[in-house]
Amino acid sequence: MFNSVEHNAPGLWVRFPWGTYFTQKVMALSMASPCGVLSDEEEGGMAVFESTAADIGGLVGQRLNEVTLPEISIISPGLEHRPSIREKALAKPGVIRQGSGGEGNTDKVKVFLRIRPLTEGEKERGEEQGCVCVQNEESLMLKAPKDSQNMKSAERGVAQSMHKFSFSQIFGPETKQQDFFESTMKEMVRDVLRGESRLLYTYGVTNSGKTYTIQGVGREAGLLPRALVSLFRKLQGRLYGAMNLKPVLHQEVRQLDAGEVRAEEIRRDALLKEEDDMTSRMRGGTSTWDSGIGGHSITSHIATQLEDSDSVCLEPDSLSHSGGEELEEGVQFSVWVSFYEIYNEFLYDLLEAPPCLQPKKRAILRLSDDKQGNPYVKDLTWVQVRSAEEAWRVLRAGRRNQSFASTHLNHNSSRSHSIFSTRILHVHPEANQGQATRVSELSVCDLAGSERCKDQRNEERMKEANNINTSLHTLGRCIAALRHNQTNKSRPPQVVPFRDSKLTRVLQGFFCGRGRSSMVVNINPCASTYDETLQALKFSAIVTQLVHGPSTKTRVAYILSLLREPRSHSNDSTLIEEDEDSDEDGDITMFDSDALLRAIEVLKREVQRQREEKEVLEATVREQVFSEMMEVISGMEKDFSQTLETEKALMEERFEDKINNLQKSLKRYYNQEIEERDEQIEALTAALEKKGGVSLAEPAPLPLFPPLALGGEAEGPTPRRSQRLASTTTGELSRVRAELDQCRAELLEKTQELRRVQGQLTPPEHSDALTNAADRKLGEGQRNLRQLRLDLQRLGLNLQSGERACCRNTGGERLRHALTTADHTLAKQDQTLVELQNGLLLVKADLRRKAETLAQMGQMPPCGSASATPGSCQKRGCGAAGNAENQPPEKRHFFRSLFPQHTPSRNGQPQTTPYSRILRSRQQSPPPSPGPSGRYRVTKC
Ligand SMILES: Nc1ncnc2c1ncn2[C@@H]1O[C@H](COP(=O)(O)OP(=O)(O)OP(=O)(O)O)[C@@H](O)[C@H]1O
Repeated sequence: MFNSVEHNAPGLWVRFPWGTYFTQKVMALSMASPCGVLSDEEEGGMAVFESTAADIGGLVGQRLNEVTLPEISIISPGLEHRPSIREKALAKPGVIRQGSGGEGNTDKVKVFLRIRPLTEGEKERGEEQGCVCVQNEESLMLKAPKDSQNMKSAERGVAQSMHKFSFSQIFGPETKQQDFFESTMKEMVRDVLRGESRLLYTYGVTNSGKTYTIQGVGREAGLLPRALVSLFRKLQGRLYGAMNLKPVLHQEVRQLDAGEVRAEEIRRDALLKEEDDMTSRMRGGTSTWDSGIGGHSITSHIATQLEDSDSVCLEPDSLSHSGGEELEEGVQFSVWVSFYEIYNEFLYDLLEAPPCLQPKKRAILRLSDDKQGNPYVKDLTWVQVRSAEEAWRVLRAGRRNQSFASTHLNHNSSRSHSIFSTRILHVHPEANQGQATRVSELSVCDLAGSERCKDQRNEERMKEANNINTSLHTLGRCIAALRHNQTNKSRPPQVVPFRDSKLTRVLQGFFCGRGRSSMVVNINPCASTYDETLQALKFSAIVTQLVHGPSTKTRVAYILSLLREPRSHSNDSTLIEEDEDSDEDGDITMFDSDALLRAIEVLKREVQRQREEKEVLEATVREQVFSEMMEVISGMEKDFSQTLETEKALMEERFEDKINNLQKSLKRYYNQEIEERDEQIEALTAALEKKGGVSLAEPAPLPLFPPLALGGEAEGPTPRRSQRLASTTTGELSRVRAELDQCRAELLEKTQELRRVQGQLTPPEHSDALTNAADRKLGEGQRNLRQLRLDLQRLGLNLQSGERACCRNTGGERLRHALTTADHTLAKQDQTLVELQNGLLLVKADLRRKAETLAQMGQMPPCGSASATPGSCQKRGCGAAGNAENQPPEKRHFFRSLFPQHTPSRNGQPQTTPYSRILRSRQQSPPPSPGPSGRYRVTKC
């Protein structure tokens, strides 16, 4: 809940109990409702700022989110303001802060509510009407119908569905026009005749009965005709008949010469005559003429209006006759009327309009200020009227020019704010040439109805609705600012935005103490317009909290006090006493010119004093604001630099981490690469050693890259990069770069070497052919040997059998034959052996040759050291005898068995194979002489 809304374009300073915030949202929100008050949702979210009842007031101080919305929003005047003495003393002309004091409730702005009955059309439509409940003469309860926006908001928990409002007086649908007049305007007429100025304005949603209330229909004359009749009845016999005094400017009177008087008479007669003619001519017709604004044409539905207005009349004794007993003695009254409208923020004189049948652009009137800064409508037509009837005819003439149009809600809707003013000149006829001592005014303003722009289907209607809503919104802002100034007296007064719209500017005087205002709020009971009605009532609730501005009399009393005690201005308390005792009925015109000049001097000094006071105050405030701002700025600066430092450290740490991670990954990657290369080199070295039979006892290859000092290895906290960078010298960088280059060169060299070694390891093509031939021959030799072994075994068997036969002395011839056969066989075998031996020699020679070739190849630098020895071909086992252990065991055994005399057994004993035994036996016996066939002879045992 917030206490107040201050206007300060383009946003608003919203004062909450817990602080003051500048917001544009509130402005936007308040713009959303044409009357300038908050909508239900805003109300739910921000509470109802016009609420003053205790149950809502009790919530002040709680935060919004802690607030549980009461079931009913109670909105009532509730502002029992009785100005303090100090406030009274401080009341200066032009500053609206308080009422005139001492009059209690009479100081409050009167707000009347009128509820119209349902029209025939609405009854036919079956309009729901249970949402408006009059509780008593002053209280009204609104209950949101189920289809309304308000009910939807209430269901969402952001607004109340029931609202209670209080008014000065509530008038139900059955209220008669006469009763309404008696309760509202009758007193105003009396005040005007006493010399006061009064304003009555109607406010409400479109089609709520505003025009009906002011002008009336048929026999039901509205407030204005009744007021005119009442006025002239009171003035009976007291009218100032001459036309030589005319109201001008804000509330000045100008004396006209004879020519001007004649011109005024002609104008008035022409107007009245034209009106009479038009009434007869236009009865039943319609007329169209250019509005003068961008060529838009306005259609006036005059027919209905004229028919009705023509027949508007008062019942014979509807107004009680009151004589002139209340009027000032010896004063006569001259009555002048004007009628103008504010249409789309332009002012048009409704009495200066051209004849309806001659379309012509209407002249736009300008608003000006007089010397005192009071606004007035320049060049406005004022017509002197001598009776209520004449006034009514002038009003009718003006209504022809008024902007009406048919809308979806009202077939004859006012599209402008119209203001009918009656100025009464209080004339002292016995004075020289007649002198108007005072001018009072009664203004009746029929405001156009607020309406939803989106409901308008016509572009022109949309524009009108927009302008109507804007001006009504400005009126709402002015009222809210006035209320703020009245309720927050300890704070500096807000500027009331009267200048923001034409409407508020022309009505300004009535809100600033140069008169009083009363408001009539019109509503219709239809549920279909509930949401708009609620907004209108919320606006009216603010107005009910207003008190009237200081009256003219108070200002006179203030001046009088200054004159009586010129030096008392420096002491407020003295002034207050004077004010309390002063005669409020004092009239400044009682003073002679000397006294007035003195008063002016005093006022000048007072103005000067106040100006100086304000300047000092301004300087102090500026100084305070400056020092506070400097404090705030230095605090912000400090905070900012701290934040900056923290951010910097944070960023550096983050990037340090990133760099470290990167370094680690790089290091891991290069170490892996180095290890792989080293492994490759080792494998190649081992292969070379294996090939060459020489150990390449080289030192372990150095890693291609020296240990990568890329950071991240150091234990403990490392200084920040920025610090390291600061300490890093250019020399270190170049050293690291040189090391890197060296590593690269080494890597290149090693790679080339590897390639070379790989090339060498590939055996030459011709060595393959030699090896293959040797293998083939070896295979042949082995096959022969196997055959030989078989033959020998068979021979041995034969020999054994021969021996056995010899032992048994069985057939010498047969034995001899066997021996001969054996000799042949042995000879053959010897020959085979010789051949085999030759073959082996050839193979050996071949192998040696191969070994030499390999040795030659192995001598190639740089690896042509030990690995290039002939031993490099030992794989085949065909070379050196000293390397016999490399031979397969069965082969060695075979050679030993072949050459027993050269291959003694390990224990020195000759081995006893069948063949050796045979040889031995033959060596012991004389060798048989070869026979004629060259065969050995076999000796007898
Ligand atoms: N108290 C009432 N008794 C009977 N009929 C009424 C009463 N008030 C209004 N009406 C009727 O309601 C209708 C609308 O009234 P009116 O034109 O005065 O509304 P309005 O508020 O001036 O609308 P707008 O703002 O659009 O000009 C008219 O037909 C009028 O006769």
